[in-house]
Order: sequence, then C-alpha cells, then structure tokens
Amino acid sequence: MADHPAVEVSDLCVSYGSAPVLAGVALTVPAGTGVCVTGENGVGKSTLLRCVSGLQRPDDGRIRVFGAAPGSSPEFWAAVVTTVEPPTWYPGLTTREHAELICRAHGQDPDDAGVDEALERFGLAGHGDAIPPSLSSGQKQRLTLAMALLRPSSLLILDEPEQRLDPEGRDTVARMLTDYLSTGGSLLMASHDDKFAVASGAAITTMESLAR
Ligand SMILES: Nc1ncnc2c1ncn2[C@@H]1O[C@H](COP(=O)(O)OP(=O)(O)OP(=O)(O)O)[C@@H](O)[C@H]1O
Repeated sequence: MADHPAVEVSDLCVSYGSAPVLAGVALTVPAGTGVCVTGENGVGKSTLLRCVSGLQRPDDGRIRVFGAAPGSSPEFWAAVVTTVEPPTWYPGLTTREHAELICRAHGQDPDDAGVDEALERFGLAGHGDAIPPSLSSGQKQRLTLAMALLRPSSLLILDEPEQRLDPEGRDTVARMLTDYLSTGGSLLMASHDDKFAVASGAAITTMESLAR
C-alpha cells in the first residue's frame, strides 16, 4: 500500500446527460499527504470525490486508490473513509452508541479507541445519550467527523468537512486532520474554506487546474 500514491486519477470524464462536468481530470495524492480541491459551486468537486470513493462510475478515465480500483472490496473499505454520502443514523442508537459501533465494527475496543475523548474533543460529551436526529446540523457534522476519525483508516475522502461548523469546530477538525496526516494518513477533500484547508495541512488545488 505504501508503495502506491493514495489516489491517482487520470483522464477522468463524467457527463450528466449531454453536459460534461469532468473532462480529462488528473490528480495525484501522494500517500501520507493531503490535497484539498477548491472551485465554484457546480464545478464538479463532489463528482470527483464520488468517483474516487467508488460510488460513481466515470464515463472514462482511470482511478487508483493505493494502486487498486476503488470499489466494493473489503480492503478498500478497510482503508478508506468517505463522507461524500450523508450518513444514515441507526434508529434508537444514541450518539455514544454510534461512536462505539463504528469502533466495534473495525475491531477496536471503544474505550481503547478513545470514544469519550473523541466526544469531548468534538463538543459532544453532553450529547452522548441523545439520538443523532435530535442534534443540530453542526453537531451532526461533528459526529460524522468524529466517527470518521475514530476508526482506523489510511485515506479520508471528505466533502466540505467544514460545512455547518462554527469557527471553534473548524479549528478542532483542522487540528485533527493535521494529526491524521502526521501519523501517515492521506487526505482528499473538497472545501470552500482555504484557511481551513491550509490549517488542515492540505495542499490546495483548483478544479480548473486539474482539467486538461
Ligand atoms: N446526479 C446528477 N444528475 C445530474 N446532474 C448532476 C448530478 N450530480 C451533479 N450534477 C451536476 O454536475 C455539476 C457538478 O456537481 P457537483 O456536485 O460535483 O459540484 P460541486 O463542485 O461539488 O458543487 P458544490 O460546491 O456546490 O458542492 C453541477 O452542475 C450539478 O448540477
């Protein structure tokens, strides 16, 4: 895995109907680094992230994630966390139980994985016994990111992680992404907040610069 870039995209083309959205997009995220894709609304950032996440088949082009095609293999989903799709909450499970579940699903003891610390760090300690649908939109986003960062992974694919977060929440997430990168993780994200992206340790690249 370490021999390959985290993400390698070349000649990626996606159209919706007759409207081309991505035309010959190329992108590399070296393993252990972070890249943030920026650009105006509708330029195709989420489409790119969906394709790299294996959630959308491009019309043309080549995508490799740690040297393999993205998709439905257990190895891919053991290595990759994507927040491109909005989360689905389990009926009747609390915020804490969601965090515990994600740990257990990945073979971690929730205490050892630091569920309490994660809830505290994300400002959710007082909401551990609430069910996620009752949380505010920013608190839901905090829980989504806490769960993404609690489980082991090698690549995070995050679509506008700063969305709905207050300034303190953005700072917390940026610090945690910097830590993630410093421990060898790789990051591909889309964002409208350059300051947040830089604070996260990601190199900024515009969608425009990725197209041929
Ligand atoms: N399922 C779909 N069917 C048809 N058109 C779509 C579909 N998904 C996206 N599009 C169109 O493709 C273009 C790119 O959308 P995309 O969501 O990838 O952009 P984005 O850069 O992530 O935008 P934003 O900054 O608003 O999140 C837009 O014009 C959008 O309307």
